[in-house]
Amino acid sequence: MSTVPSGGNRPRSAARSPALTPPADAIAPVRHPDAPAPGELLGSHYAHCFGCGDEQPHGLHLQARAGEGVSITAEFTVRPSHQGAPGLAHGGVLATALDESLGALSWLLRVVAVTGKLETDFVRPVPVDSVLFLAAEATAVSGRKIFCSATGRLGSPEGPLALRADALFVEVKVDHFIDNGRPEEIRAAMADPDQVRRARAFEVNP
Ligand SMILES: CCCCCCCC(=O)SCCNC(=O)CCNC(=O)[C@H](O)C(C)(C)COP(=O)(O)OP(=O)(O)OC[C@H]1O[C@@H](n2cnc3c(N)ncnc32)[C@H](O)[C@@H]1OP(=O)(O)O
Repeated sequence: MSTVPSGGNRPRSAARSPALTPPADAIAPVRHPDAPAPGELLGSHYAHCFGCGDEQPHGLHLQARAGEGVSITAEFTVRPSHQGAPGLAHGGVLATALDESLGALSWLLRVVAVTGKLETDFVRPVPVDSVLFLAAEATAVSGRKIFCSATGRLGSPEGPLALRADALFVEVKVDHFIDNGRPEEIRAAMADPDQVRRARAFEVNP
C-alpha cells in the first residue's frame, strides 16, 4: 500500500515537470531482499551529512524508518535555527528534509543514487517547533533513473499537508563521490570501516 498520498488539494500530476513523469516502459521499484524490515530505523548514511548525520551540529538530524515496499517515513522537528521568516521554517531547509527523505529510499533499493531533480510544492507555512511527518516512496524505475515522491504533514502522519515533492534520483557508482568529493573528507571516509560498510550496503554490485 502506498504511504505517500497523491493528495493535496489538486491533482499532483497536473503540475509535474515532464522529466518527473516515468516513461511508459518504466518498471515498479523492487525492494531489495536484504532491505531493513518495516519499522526499522535506517541510521545515517554519513555522520557529517547535513540531512541525517549524528555528528553534524548544524544538521537536520532526520531519522528515517523503513516502510512497506520501497517507502520510508521520517520526522523532522523545525528548530529556531531553521527559520526563514520570523517563526517560520526556511523553504530551502524544508526542501532539504524532503531531499534527505527521498535519498533514504536508497537503503531499500540498495543502490547508490543522487538527486538529479527535485520539485517541491510548499502548500502551507511551517512554524518553528512543528514536527513534520515525512513520507517518501519510490514509484518507478527506468534504467538508472528512480522516480519518487514525498509529502510532509504537520503534527502527525495524518496532519495537514504542508509539503509535497516529486524527484528524479540517478543511480551512480561509489566512484561518483570518490572522484568529486573534497580529498580530505574522502580520505577520512575511506579510512572509516563503518563508512565503508555503509557504502557497501548500498551497492548491489560492489
Ligand atoms: C548516498 C545517498 C545520499 C543522499 C543525500 C540526499 C540526496 C542528495 O542531496 S544528493 C546531492 C545532490 N545531487 C548531486 O550532487 C547530483 C549532481 N549531478 C550529477 O552528478 C549528475 O548530473 C547526475 C549523476 C545526476 C547525472 O549525470 P550522469 O551520471 O552523467 O547521467 P546522465 O546520463 O546525465 O543522466 C542519466 C539519466 O538521468 C536523466 N537526468 C539526469 N539529471 C536530470 C535532471 N536534472 N532532470 C531530468 N533528467 C535528468 C538524464 O536525462 C538521463 O536520462 P536517460 O537515461 O533517459 O537519457
